Formats: sequence, C-alpha cells, structure tokens
Amino acid sequence: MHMSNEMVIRNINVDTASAMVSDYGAHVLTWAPRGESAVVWCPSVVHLNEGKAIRGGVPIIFPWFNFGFENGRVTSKKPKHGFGRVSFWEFDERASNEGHLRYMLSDEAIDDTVLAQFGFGGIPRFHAIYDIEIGESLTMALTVCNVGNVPFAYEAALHTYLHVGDVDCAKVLGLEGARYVDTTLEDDPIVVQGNEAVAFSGLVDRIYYSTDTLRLRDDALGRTIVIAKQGAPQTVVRNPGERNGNAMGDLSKGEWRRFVCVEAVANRDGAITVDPGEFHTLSQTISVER
Ligand SMILES: O=P(O)(O)OC[C@H]1O[C@H](O)[C@H](O)[C@@H](O)[C@@H]1O
Repeated sequence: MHMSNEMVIRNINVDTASAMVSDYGAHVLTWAPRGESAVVWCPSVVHLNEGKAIRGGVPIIFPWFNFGFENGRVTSKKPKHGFGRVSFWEFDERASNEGHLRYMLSDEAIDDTVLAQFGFGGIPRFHAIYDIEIGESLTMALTVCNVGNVPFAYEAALHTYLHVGDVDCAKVLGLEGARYVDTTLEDDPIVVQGNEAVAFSGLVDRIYYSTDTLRLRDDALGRTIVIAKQGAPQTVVRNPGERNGNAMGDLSKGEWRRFVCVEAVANRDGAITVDPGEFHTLSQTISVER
C-alpha cells in the first residue's frame, strides 16, 4: 500500500486509451480513447494545492454534496462537496495494474469533527474503495462499506467534466420528460423537462431524477459522448455560463465553453443509507460514439 501526502500524478498509457490520475482526490484528470481528443476535460492549467479541490477532471464528491442536505433543507457542512476530493487517497498497488487503478480512503484518515457531520449520531466508520478502469471506455466506481456498528447516510457524485468543442453546439439527450430540481431558481423548484434535449444558453445547474444512459451530442467536435451509470438515482447537468464561468477560479477566460458536467449523483432525497456490514457502489461509464 502506498500512503503519501505528495502530489503524485499517474500517467497511464494503454493500447486503447491514455489518462492522467492524481492520488490527491483519487481524481481522474483526463481520459482520451485512442484517436480522440480528451473526453474527460481539464483546464489548460491544473492547480494542485493541498486543501483545495482540483478543477476539471472527475472530482469525487463524498460524503455530502455542496453543503449537505438534511430534513428537506440545505445545511452548512464543510468542506464544500465533502472531504473526498481534498483527501490523499491510498493507492493500492497490489490491486492495480496497467489499466486499472484502485484507491482507498477510510474514516481513520479524517478528523472526527469533520466525520461527525454525517451519520445519524455517532461517528461513521467507513471504508471507501475507488476503482478506475481505463480503456476504450472509462469506468469509475465508488464503493462505500459501513465497517462500524451504526447505519449512516451519505451523498456522493462523480462530478465529471466532459470536453465539448463549444457549449453552444452541445446538447444532452435522454432526459426528455424527466423531473429536475432547478438550483438556479429561488427555492429550488421542481421542473419537468419538455420533449427537447438540454441545451446551454447561460447558467445550467440541475439535479435530474434519472437513471438512464445519456448522450452528450457535440456538433463542434462531431461526436457523441455516452454516459451510463449505476447506483445513482440522479444526474446533475451543469455549465456555469459566461458570467459565472469567467469568474471561476482556476479557469482561463473562455474555458467555460469547453465543458459540460454530467454527474452521476446520489444527493438530497436520493442519499444512500448503508447499514453496518453493508456497502453501496455508485459508478459511471463513459464512451464515445461517432
Ligand atoms: O465549484 P465547485 O465547488 O467545484 O462546485 C461546482 C458545482 O458542483 C455541482 O455541479 C453543483 O451542482 C453546483 O451547484 C456547484 O457549483
């Protein structure tokens, strides 16, 4: 087992794909199947600072989403999006090979004051395993085991930044008729998607109740990214739009146009409860269709 507080970046090259993965956050930075430009997007400059989230790639959101949600309302847990993306995960050398990386994180690495923010009283004891399968498709799977003796609930997401040529020419198919929470509107109303694809003209930040496989059609790059998932009752679709995008730290001007986030999510009323001795896996698989 390799434990370290160093900023280690793993450069992966297999016959069918290339990728870069950071041990800090167990964070996939990029992934490209052979012959394609990057599908998992990261900015032109990647900032690595302990205690800060890495922008782009696939941040692991765990064990709460944004500032958390309890009893029907948003809470104020810290750090934002949980400690998963700002922790050094252990790289499991023995369980990994050329195209398969395994990382682990357990409650022992986290302060009890931080841990006390999730669970139903008492400190949750957990063991998280993150598997990354790099090839013609990319699969990321977050398994959380309850190794304590009280149940706990958690929120999680694989906050995937997908590369598009230009967000104006991108749309997400497969959510027609789905209900969603529009977090950009006052009081987060529930809205129903019409029969049209999701397009991006300004800030979009929505939690869709959908377990379906989605397609991100990109007319600028002439390709379709297929996003499938398991163990995640919701999908967040997001682009910050021009004003918020240009104000985002760690992004250069105009870079907000180059990605759409399609996230496999379990949050709010979709949070996961794990009983002692049980586990849950949330996973996402990405591939390209021409
Ligand atoms: O800027 P971050 O802390 O990475 O959060 C980025 C975003 O994550 C998710 O997509 C949420 O739905 C957004 O509300 C949030 O702004």
